[in-house]
Amino acid sequence: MAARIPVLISRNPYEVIVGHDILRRAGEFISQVLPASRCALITDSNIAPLYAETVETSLEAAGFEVTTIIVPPGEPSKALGFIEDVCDQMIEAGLDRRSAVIALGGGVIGDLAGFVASIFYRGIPHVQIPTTVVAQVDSSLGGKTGVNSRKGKNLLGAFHQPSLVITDVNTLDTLPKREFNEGFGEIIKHAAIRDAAMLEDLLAETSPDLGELISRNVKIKARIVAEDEFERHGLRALLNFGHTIGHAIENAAGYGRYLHGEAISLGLVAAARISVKKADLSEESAEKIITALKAYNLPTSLPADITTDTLLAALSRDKKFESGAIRFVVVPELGEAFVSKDVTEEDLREAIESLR
Ligand SMILES: NC(=O)c1ccc[n+]([C@@H]2O[C@H](COP(=O)([O-])OP(=O)(O)OC[C@H]3O[C@@H](n4cnc5c(N)ncnc54)[C@H](O)[C@@H]3O)[C@@H](O)[C@H]2O)c1
Ligand SMILES: O=C(O)C(=O)C[C@@H](O)[C@H](O)[C@H](O)COP(=O)(O)O
Ligand SMILES: [Zn+2]
Repeated sequence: MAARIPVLISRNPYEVIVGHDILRRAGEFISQVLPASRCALITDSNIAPLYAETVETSLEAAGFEVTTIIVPPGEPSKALGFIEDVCDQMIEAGLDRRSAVIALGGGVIGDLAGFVASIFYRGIPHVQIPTTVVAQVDSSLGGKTGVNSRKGKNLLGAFHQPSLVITDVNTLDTLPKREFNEGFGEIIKHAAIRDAAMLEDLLAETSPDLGELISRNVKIKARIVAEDEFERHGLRALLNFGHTIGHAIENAAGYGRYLHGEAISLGLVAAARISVKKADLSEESAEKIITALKAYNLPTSLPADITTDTLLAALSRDKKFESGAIRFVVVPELGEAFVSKDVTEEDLREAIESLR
């Protein structure tokens, strides 16, 4: 049985369908929310040989005419040049304003394809079919789409909600261990800001039920996004816990050296320590976050070649800076979070140094 989790955005609510072996039903599900039309199935060259044919066959059976577009795998593909290439291929294939985009892949494909959908002929609908833990628990819902700039992570993009998310847990069977583990960076983030019991569960069990874990995380994110779709009221910003320093690491290390969840792991360690200093988080609670990250083999220390000064320079381009002041997410106790304006450059420097 598939679970259907609503994302109750006021203008256009949609569902996240989470189930086992549901990829072959993609066409059926999509035809319930979008008219059969031309569509671009955007994926990467690792995922295409594994899953593209199943989705193509299912879409065609539901009356869609499919053009499959394949980009190279990995973070470097989240760049403006690839957006233009993909759009050119869609124009050449004759897609029009009634067409749709289907994103089949991890967060890189989801963010890139979602952004393509947001700008193609000034915006067409899209559906997310996430195939990594990161994408299934986080990036496929919420409508943040975009690419990296040389200057900083995710600096170019648009809010563009999907019409549907189809999450087939079985696609995780082919995910390499490193890519599987990185997803727990985002899960541990969700636990730290909203679900202390989930952190205890993660610390207690080594092989959690994936379907249940994914649904639990989707519900956490869906509630936040429904209340603060455009990150205007401070609530959605909490999903950025660990991301200020994490994003700076991705940029300073060179996109792709760290997987997103790995960089977020480092950011979470630093943010947990800043929370101890600035928000009275207990040392014991901070240690729980760090222990959970280590249990999934996520990095908790930084190599010397990524210097503190380079990181602080990258950090100054974070989207959460307002009028030159950093807004930094801290956790006062597990399961709760708030945005602090009291975190200084010295606090950031000290937390980065603590990662050495
Ligand atoms: N929009 C959001 O709200 C949001 C949230 C979290 C992360 N993100 C973004 O997501 C990106 C990271 O996503 P990711 O971690 O999924 O990385 P990714 O998309 O690069 O996927 C990781 C690797 O796994 C491969 N892969 C994907 N699915 C597979 C499968 N089922 N079997 C075998 N191989 C598979 C990919 O080809 C890639 O090599 C970052 O750019 C991050 O900024 C966005
Ligand atoms: O959906 C959100 O909001 C998030 O912050 C989720 C994050 O895990 C994700 O990495 C997001 O892309 C970061 O957002 P950004 O606005 O800092 O780029
Ligand atoms: Zn993230």
